[in-house]
Parts: sequence; C-alpha cells; structure tokens
Amino acid sequence: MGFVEARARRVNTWFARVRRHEGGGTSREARVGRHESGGTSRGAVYCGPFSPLRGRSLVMAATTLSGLQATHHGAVDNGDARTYMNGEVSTGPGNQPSPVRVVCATSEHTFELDTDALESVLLQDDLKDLPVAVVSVAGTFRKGKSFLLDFMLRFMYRKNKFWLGSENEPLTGFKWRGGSERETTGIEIWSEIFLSHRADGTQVAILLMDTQGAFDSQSTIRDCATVFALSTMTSSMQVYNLTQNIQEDDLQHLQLFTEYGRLAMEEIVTKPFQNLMFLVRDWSFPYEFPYGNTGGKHFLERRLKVSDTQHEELQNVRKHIHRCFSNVDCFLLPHPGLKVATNPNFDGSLKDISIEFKQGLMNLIPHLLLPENLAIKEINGTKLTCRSLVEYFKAYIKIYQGEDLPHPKSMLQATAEANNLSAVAAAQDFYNEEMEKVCGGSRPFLAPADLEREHQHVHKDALCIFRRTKKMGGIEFSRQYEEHLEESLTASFKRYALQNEGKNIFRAARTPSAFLLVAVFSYFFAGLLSILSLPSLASMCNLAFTVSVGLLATWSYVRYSGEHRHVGSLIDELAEAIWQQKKFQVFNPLAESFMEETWRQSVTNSLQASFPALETPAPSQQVALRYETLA
Ligand SMILES: Nc1nc2c(ncn2[C@@H]2O[C@H](COP(=O)(O)OP(=O)(O)OP(=O)(O)O)[C@@H](O)[C@H]2O)c(=O)[nH]1
Repeated sequence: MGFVEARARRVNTWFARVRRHEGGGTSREARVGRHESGGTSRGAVYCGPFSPLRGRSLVMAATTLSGLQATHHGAVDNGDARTYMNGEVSTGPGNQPSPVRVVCATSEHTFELDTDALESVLLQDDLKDLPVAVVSVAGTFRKGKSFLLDFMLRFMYRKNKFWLGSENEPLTGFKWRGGSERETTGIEIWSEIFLSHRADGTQVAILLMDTQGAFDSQSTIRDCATVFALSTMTSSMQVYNLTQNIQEDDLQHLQLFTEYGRLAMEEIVTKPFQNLMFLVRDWSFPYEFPYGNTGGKHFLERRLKVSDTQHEELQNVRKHIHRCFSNVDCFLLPHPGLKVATNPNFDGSLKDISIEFKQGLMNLIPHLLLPENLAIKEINGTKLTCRSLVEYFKAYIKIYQGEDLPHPKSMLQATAEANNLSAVAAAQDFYNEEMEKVCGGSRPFLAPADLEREHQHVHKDALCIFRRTKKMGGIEFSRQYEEHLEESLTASFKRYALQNEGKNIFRAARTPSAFLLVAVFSYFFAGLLSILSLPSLASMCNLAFTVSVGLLATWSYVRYSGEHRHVGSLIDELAEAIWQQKKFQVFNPLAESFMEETWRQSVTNSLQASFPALETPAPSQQVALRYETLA
C-alpha cells in the first residue's frame, strides 16, 4: 500500500511538500502549491488533472497543508493510498496561504497599492514570467463573493471529482461570514498562485481575487467604481455577483463602473475588458430559465437584447456592455438554503447547503477554472505575465489616486448637478444674448452709466430664469450654482464694459491728441525761444517736436497695420503718462465731458431707434417669455 506524506514549510511563500511512498521502499516527492524542479524533488503537484500524482488522499493532504484545514492531523484511507497529515503547518500569519490585501482602502476614500504584498505573490522567481489568468469576483456587498471564492480555492487545491469536500468540513480561505456589515475591503488576492497546464503544453499562473463589496454604507460611489474598475481592468474573468435577477440598475452600475475603468486606460484599440460573467445567485425562476450556464445564456440574451423599439437609454447601456467586454456570459445559481442565508452558526459545511446549490457549484466552478476555460489576461492584445500585471496595477492605481478623472456620482447627485448646470447655462445664454443686443460687437459705444443700468436689468432677469427652472437637489444645493452664475455674469459684464470702452473714440484719440498737443507746444516754444535768442532751449523744443511727430507716426502705423502691437501699447502708456502731467490735466475734464455727452446722446438715440422694445416691456415680461421658450 502506498501512502502520501505531506509537510509544509515556508520559502518566500508557502508551499507543501508531498512525498508519495510507493511499494518497494521507493518514494516520489513533490511540492503542492509551487512548481519545483531539480534536486531530489520532482514534478509540480497540483492535484487532480493538474497533478502527476492523483488520488483523494493526496488531494486531502494538499488541502490540509494549504491551510484550509491547517490543524487537522490524521490519516485518510482511500483504498489504495493512505495519507498521513503530520501537519507541520504553522498557524502564524504568513506561514500558510491566506488572502493578501493588495489594494487598501484609506479613511480618506482613496486607495493605496501594497506593492510589497503584490510583488511577494507575483514576482516569485519561478512564476513571474508565466502568463497569468486572473479570476475576480465583484458586486454588491454581503452577497456571498468570498464564500464562492472559497469553493474556487477548494477546486484549485483538490481538483478531482470530490473537490467539493466532505459534509462536515468548514469552509475556509477568503474570510466570509454572515451578518449585515461589510467584510472585505479593498482588493485581496490569494497568496498562492496556482499553475495549470494548457492543452498546448504551456503553463498558466492562476490568481484568485476578492473585492470590496459595492454600495455598503461606508463607501462612496467613487470607491465602488474604483474597486470595480480596478478589478475589471486587472482580471481576465470578472464575475459580476448579483442576486435574484439582472436588474436595470445592475446594468447601469456596470456601465458606470466600466466607463470609469475605460477612462483610465489609454489608447485602447480593442475591447478594453475580457470576460464578464453575470452570476445570478438565489435564482428563483428555474421554470423560465433553468439553473446553470445554458439557462443563464438564454436569460442574458433576453436581458441584453437591443431592439429599435427600446428607449435610447436602455439601448445605450446594452451597447456599452457589448462594446466593453470581449465575451459576456451568465450562470444561474439556485438558493443555497435557509441555513446558509440565516443561521449565524453556519460554518460552510456542505451538510447545511442545498443539493441544488452544490450541484450548481459543481457546474459553475469548473466552468470558470478548468484550464481550457481560462483566458490569459490581455491588455490591448498583449498577453500579460505575472511581472507585467504588477506594473499595470501600479500604473492604474496611480491614475485613480490622481485628480484627473471625473468623480462618479450617485444618480441623484449627477442628475441634480446636470439640472443646475443646464439652468446656469440657460441663464448665462439669456444674459449674453441680451447684452449682445445692447453692446455687442456691431453696436456703437454706450455710455458707461447706461451700460451699467442695462446690465442690472438683464442680470436680474437671468437670475430669475435660473431660479424658475425646475431643478433637483434642493435650494441649498442650487445656491452654489447660483453663486457661480452671479460670478460668471459679473465676469461677462466686465468683458462687455471693456469691449464698450474700446469703442469710445475719445479714448482711442487720447494717444494722438497727447502727442499732437506736445508737438504744437514744442513748435510754439521753439519759435518763441528763437526770437528770445535762446538757441539751445529752442533746439530742445525742436527735438521734442520731432520725437512727438515720430511717435505719432509710429502709433498710426501700428494701429493701421496691427503689427508690433507691444510698441503701440508702450506709446499708449507714454501718452497716458503725459495726460497725467499736471499741466495737461486742465484739458482732461473739458475733453472728456464734451466727448461723453456727445456720445451719450448719440448712442441713446441710436439705441432707442433700433430697439423700441428696450423701452416698452417690463424686464419681467421678457423673462417670462424667455422661460416659456426654454421650458
Ligand atoms: N442567500 C444567499 N446567501 C449566501 C450565498 N452564498 C453565501 N451566502 C451567505 O452570504 C453571507 C455573506 O457571505 P460573504 O461571502 O462574506 O459575502 P461577501 O459578498 O464577500 O461580503 P462582503 O465582503 O461584505 O462584500 C454569508 O452569510 C453566506 O452564508 C448565496 O448564494 N445565497
């Protein structure tokens, strides 16, 4: 009778050494959990089809040693082999396979990557260059994600027809429990990577990933979107864990979260994500669509069907899902029984789980994890190794830590923001249109006091439009948008005032008149000083005359040609400085009041001629009209 002896020890990460004693004093030894080559050990032992050594006893040994039954000692007799479990498994943390949190949620609602933890799992010498397949489970909190993953672990460790375990065996691995409060936070991966041989002889590293449940009372929508997006971006199979049905809001959330993921991925030429499986737990309508993958496929087909008669919103969600994932699948899992759902002492033993559910697991888990069904993680058509997966994790988390991406919001918040923003835009448009009529580019100069008065009217009416537009979110929420609108209207008014000022011919004539005045004075004093036989002072006046005429000519050229505008600005500043000189200030009020009055009269007249409406209807009437048009 041969038997299998198993021991565990820690080298970087945990592995179990299994020695099979065969008749005639010979033995074969191999490690469970990691590939080993060379030395006295031979072959990788991943039990069942993964393993060159098969047999229930070996499977049990591996499972026991890997921590699923870490403290179990004893022997299992399976008829042809006896397994001795002399469990050298340390119960201390890190000495046995366990979940490793690689993405940690912080109290500030951000996420951090535990690079050391991630690298300790993925950068093991014998694994880092292998192609990797990542199976992740994501969805609403408290819906049995970790529970399901623990059955995946059993399958990966045992991999024979008895992989589901014995009736009284507690379920261990990723931490699961009953109760209403969330358990998993951030993203966890199993510390041990499984190896599988594909039909073409290549090896694939398989990573199992558990995620923080969405929509718990402590997470923002952005948190949920980040976890879902990160796990979808880094996995080759995302299991979208749902209960009872696929509801429209499930699809909408999937759309929001995957869009958030797509934003962070640059230059995606193919579909950004790989496989998506809708896993519907507690399916209660097997008479419509039978449990399992076949029923699931038909059900999904109906749910994701796009037809012309559908509302555009429904079509868009469905098209988005088809655009994002290379392959979409569905599985309908029955209810596991009341003990699973409600008994606080339920420990995962199969005896308390319904037969239909166990049958469902026997179909679902191989469907997900058999080597032929596993897809290697690809990004943009490039297959990823464990090493490159680490790099992608680092790059993606950085994007989500930055402030470049928009923040996903709850539906109400997003709708309220959209309502308020569109009300702001309508009010701003109204203001601009009305002000354009008063002092737009083609309108003549308007006296500043009149412009101010027009602004006050239109500003009041614009605010009225904003307040009367129906908006979600309440008065408090709208107040910040109203303040924003007021600021924006004030800024617009400043622009209109400047534009209006530019049309003031007197303003434009300030520069030439300053130099003209200087030229005239210089010319006059030069003549006077020559008569008084003061030639040196006379020549200084002549110089001032020449410079003034020169500056005037230059300024005229700049204004005419539009070239060297900085030179024009310097000359304007110089002219302004001249106007500020005491001896010239006597001309200022005279000139300005004359110009202002002339312009005021002419513009008022022209305005009234062009817009009789400005005189007649009350502003509130205009607003009502405008509001009706908008509504
Ligand atoms: N109704 C029902 N309950 C289940 C199912 N699978 C597991 N449960 C129960 O759901 C509860 C939560 O299981 P967990 O695996 O911890 O759930 P989770 O989704 O990982 O929870 P979080 O980590 O908080 O997101 C446990 O009481 C399980 O017994 C199922 O298919 N149906």
